[in-house]
Amino acid sequence: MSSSDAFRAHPLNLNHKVIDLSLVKILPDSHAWTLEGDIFNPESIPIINMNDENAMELMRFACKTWGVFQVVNHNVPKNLVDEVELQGERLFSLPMDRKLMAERTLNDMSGMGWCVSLLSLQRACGLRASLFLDHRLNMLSSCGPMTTISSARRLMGLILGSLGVTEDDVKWVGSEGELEERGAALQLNSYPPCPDPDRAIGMAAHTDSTILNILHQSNTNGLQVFRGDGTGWITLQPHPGAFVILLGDLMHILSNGLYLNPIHRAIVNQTRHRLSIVYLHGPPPSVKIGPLPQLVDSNHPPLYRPITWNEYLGIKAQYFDKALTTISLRNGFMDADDDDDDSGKID
Ligand SMILES: C=C1C[C@]23C[C@@]1(O)CC[C@H]2[C@@]12CCC[C@@](C)(C(=O)O1)[C@H]2[C@@H]3C(=O)O
Ligand SMILES: O=C(O)CCC(=O)C(=O)O
Ligand SMILES: [Fe+2]
Repeated sequence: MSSSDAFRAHPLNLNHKVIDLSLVKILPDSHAWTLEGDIFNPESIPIINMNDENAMELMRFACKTWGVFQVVNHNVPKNLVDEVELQGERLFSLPMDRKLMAERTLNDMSGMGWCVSLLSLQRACGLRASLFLDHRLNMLSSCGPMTTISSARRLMGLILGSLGVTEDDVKWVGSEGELEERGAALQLNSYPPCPDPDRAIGMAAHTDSTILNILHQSNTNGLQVFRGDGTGWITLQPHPGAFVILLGDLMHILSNGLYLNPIHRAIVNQTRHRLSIVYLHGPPPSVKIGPLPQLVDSNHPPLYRPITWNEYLGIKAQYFDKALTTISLRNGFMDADDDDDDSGKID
């Protein structure tokens, strides 16, 4: 099964309302939202230099404490990011009838989507347009995918190393193959300025189902991460040249609950348009992902049953924030690392 088959097999709710976001002068009721929780702005989410000799230890701390960090010296050339950003701006600013020609459908997940509800029960839509590209992500830039994949692999090597595991222990990490066989996709999100930003959401709170997502935000902030120790929502300030690394549910499973899969969301603002580029890094869709054997022993029994990404996407589409609980091997959801005091798990 290819990644596009897997995405297609578990579509999100596409029953959305298409509106031309460039024409929004008054927030439509279909997009009215109540923003819950206080917002804080500490500087503490780490920025890690991938060439730092201590990068692995810094990542271990960041992954256990936050499940999110930023990286610099990632080897993805600035001109590639600029090019993808430019192409994104160009595509999102096309007239609506042209964009509708590339609308995402149930048969083809690649394409434009508007306000795709993260959960079918959600009462209102996110104020955004998204362009999702499966293995055809090389349509935006011919050299882009391979450069990003090799940086993602380097990052995976460091994160696995931080868990005491090598790439050789996890065969699929290094597997070469066509883009189509990889769990790789790209999503561009375009958030328009909003006349009433306190009553709208760009992308509702969620965790990602991937191994990890690599996110680039233009110089406009909007990404917020939830910290469950009473802190609330934390705004991640864009750092020039950096990528935000968000660990997904599959990394939480691989690490047997040691690494966090942070709840995050994107808010909108009154004056500025915002574009984010998200590279989704999943495993090949048919490979079983379970807690790494090196992290399981009698004191740390496996928390989750092994599952393919394909199967997990189906569970996520149905159960959303309860998806992990449905594959939990424990009654009641417990912290895998209660004996370790620098862990800040939020489940
Ligand atoms: C491969 C996928 C992951 C995703 C669902 C999808 O089929 C395509 C879009 C992805 C996305 C992006 C926004 C947040 C999210 C939770 C969502 O609803 O759609 C993620 C999904 C995910 O990571 O589970
Ligand atoms: O646009 C953002 O900053 C968040 C995007 C995101 O979380 C996603 O695409 O999964
Ligand atoms: Fe996300």
